[in-house]
Amino acid sequence: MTIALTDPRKAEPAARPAASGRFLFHGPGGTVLSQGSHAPIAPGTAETLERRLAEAFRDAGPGAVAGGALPFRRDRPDHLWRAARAGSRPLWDAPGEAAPGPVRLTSVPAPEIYADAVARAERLLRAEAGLPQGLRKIVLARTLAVASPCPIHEDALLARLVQDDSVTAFRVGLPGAGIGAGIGADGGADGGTRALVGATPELLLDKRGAAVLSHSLAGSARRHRDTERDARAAAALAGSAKDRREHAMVVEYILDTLAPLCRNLDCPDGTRLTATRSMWHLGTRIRGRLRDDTVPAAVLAARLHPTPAVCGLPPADAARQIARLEPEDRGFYAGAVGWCDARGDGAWHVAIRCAEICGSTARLFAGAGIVEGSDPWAETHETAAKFAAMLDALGLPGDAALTLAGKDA
Ligand SMILES: C=C(O[C@@H]1C=C(C(=O)O)C=C[C@H]1O)C(=O)O
Repeated sequence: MTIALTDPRKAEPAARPAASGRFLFHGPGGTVLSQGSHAPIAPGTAETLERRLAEAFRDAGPGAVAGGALPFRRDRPDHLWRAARAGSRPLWDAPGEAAPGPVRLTSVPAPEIYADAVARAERLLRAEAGLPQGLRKIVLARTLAVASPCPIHEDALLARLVQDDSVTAFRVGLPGAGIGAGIGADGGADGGTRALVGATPELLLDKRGAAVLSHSLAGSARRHRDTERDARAAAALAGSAKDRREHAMVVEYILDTLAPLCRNLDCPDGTRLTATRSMWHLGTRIRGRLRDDTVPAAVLAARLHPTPAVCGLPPADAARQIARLEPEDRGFYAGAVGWCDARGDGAWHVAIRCAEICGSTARLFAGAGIVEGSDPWAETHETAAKFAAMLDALGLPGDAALTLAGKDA
């Protein structure tokens, strides 16, 4: 299903070149922009990550920082760089439109096919309910393909994304067509082919010394311009037993995974409503103190990934169902993006509310947690609402995905 959009707000295409650096994060935790000479870290999976990071830092200068992306699938290689230093030069003064129109927007798969996959997942969850190792949750995602007549301007996109100060805006260079193509020794321009750009509200793991923090989200509702309607949506989410169940699975999983690594671990604030500009979520901050504070943040993040916020429970079974029910490969969407320094301190975020940008095309991703009792069209509309932040940042109508998903949204 495709629609063509000509946005009346369309202005001149942004004039400046695309964002430089291999990785960039800007959010409540500060700004980290990779700078200076960059060296690729040999790709691999979580099992070898600690060794590969130690090698990368062995001959590095004092300010070196490693960062990049871990893929959704644990059996796929990561994409990481070691940079000479982290800077904080803001890149978001780029004027102009990120995706000058007219733009074509295609839902892949069509909304009704996604709704059908949700219905199939829900039947499976119902059939397994109560079984000791039965499936309890499956997160299903879909994509929106954006085709613009001009190259998508990443700086202009980031300039819009950073306006929401509740999220961490990010840009991470990805392996392009022909991995390694265009990769020079110096990290000015990025090999140029592909990047993951987004603004995530979800912190997988932050580590400073022995202190760790994870801010997990699950359970969602669309926000509304009308304040009363918005407050009603928030109250309904806070009171929803289905969403609380969906959320509790994520918290339980993170506590279970971190517990053996920590001296103490708790959720001091409990579960609360948390908001981005376009979505309400249930969120829980989990804080702990590590037994071994030398384990790098990236290794801890890889240990946690994929949480039931983006995969399901039990994780391996849910991942198998995702491979069966989703037509598109997730790539680095729903993986993790982040950085860490030579001491292992750093921050890793859940790679959601993002798009893979490649020249004049973008692939936007959004998923929703399916549990027993989930309604297929409600989940389809939830994913449509989750596209709004990226669509808006691209200069497109934020409700375009709701339009594509049908008039009852
Ligand atoms: C999977 C996504 O979001 C995740 C799923 C949520 C849910 O199912 O309620 C909420 C926040 C995220 O953990 C996404 O935005 O693509």
